[in-house]
Amino acid sequence: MQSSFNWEFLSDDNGAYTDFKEKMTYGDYLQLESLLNSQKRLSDHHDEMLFIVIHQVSELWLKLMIHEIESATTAIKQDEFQTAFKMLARVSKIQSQIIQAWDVLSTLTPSEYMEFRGYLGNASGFQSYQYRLVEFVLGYKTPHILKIYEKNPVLHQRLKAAFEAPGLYDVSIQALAKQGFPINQLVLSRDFSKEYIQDSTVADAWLAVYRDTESYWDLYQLAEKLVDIEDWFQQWRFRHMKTVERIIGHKTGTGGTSGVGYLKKVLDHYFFPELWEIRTKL
Ligand code: HEM
Ligand SMILES: N[C@@H](CC(=O)c1ccccc1NC=O)C(=O)O
Repeated sequence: MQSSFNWEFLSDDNGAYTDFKEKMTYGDYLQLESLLNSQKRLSDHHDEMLFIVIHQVSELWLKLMIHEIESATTAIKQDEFQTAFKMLARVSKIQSQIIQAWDVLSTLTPSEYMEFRGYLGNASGFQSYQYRLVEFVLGYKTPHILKIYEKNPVLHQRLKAAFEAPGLYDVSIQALAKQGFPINQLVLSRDFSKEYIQDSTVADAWLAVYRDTESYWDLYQLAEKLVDIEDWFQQWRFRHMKTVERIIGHKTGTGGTSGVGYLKKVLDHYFFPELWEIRTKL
């Protein structure tokens, strides 16, 4: 049985802790009442439950990813590399979990999906606010995406803050400069809300790190953590694109894009371009 827990009770510091301990239950702590009452099918199709759960699970993992990436970014700014590495390693493990979800979704056939697709209207993963937040905190800034949320001031404000702040890659480049690498001043003082443009001084610095890993062990480890995250991200994008092709073929998307064609184009994007570019030279 669920019980509704009075959360205000937690701020009551008049010696009520024992009472609080006795009242607290598993369901209260995890707020399962709201969590498990949030799977509302619009159709009576059996498989719509799968569709909802996969998305909700993905959104929960995205929430943890954002939490970890933001803290890792702060840690790197403060030269606390070991703290950041632990968080970034966790991000990669989460990404591997989200990718596994495609195996479950692939059990949905085209005819099953078409039976409830109409109920989704114009809704689309394209509107996933947390997915965009992940893109922003990693450093991928696309102004047209921010516009989508203008009608929702709370989401817009949160996204705008991440949009204007230095991303994970920006602070990593700042770490290169702090270690004495001659990074282009225009990159260091750039407007962080603009799309990142590849730079040869950044590529040269990463190249030097990879050529002398012992002298730059922290930066080398950081670089490999970033490559892990980008690698997994691309795998997620690829599995999404292939799963979509398997389920809806080349139909246009509910979000108004060409569908699979659009998702294939997104695969061309790099978060940390220099870290991939230098590999040919090593
Ligand atoms: C039957 C399953 C799915 C289909 C057919 C599908 C289809 C699509 C299509 C066609 C797009 C392009 C935008 C549009 O025009 O709608 C898209 C974008 C997107 N979808 Fe899905 N999707 C599915 C499942 C998922 C799942 C499980 C997630 C996980 C949260 C997800 C997240 C996204 C995201 C984040 C985008 C934006 C990608 C970008 O702009 O880079 N989708 N999806
Ligand atoms: N864009 C999908 C619809 C879709 O997948 C979707 C719809 C509502 C909520 C989440 C979704 N997932 C990812 O795009 C389609 O065109 O069928």
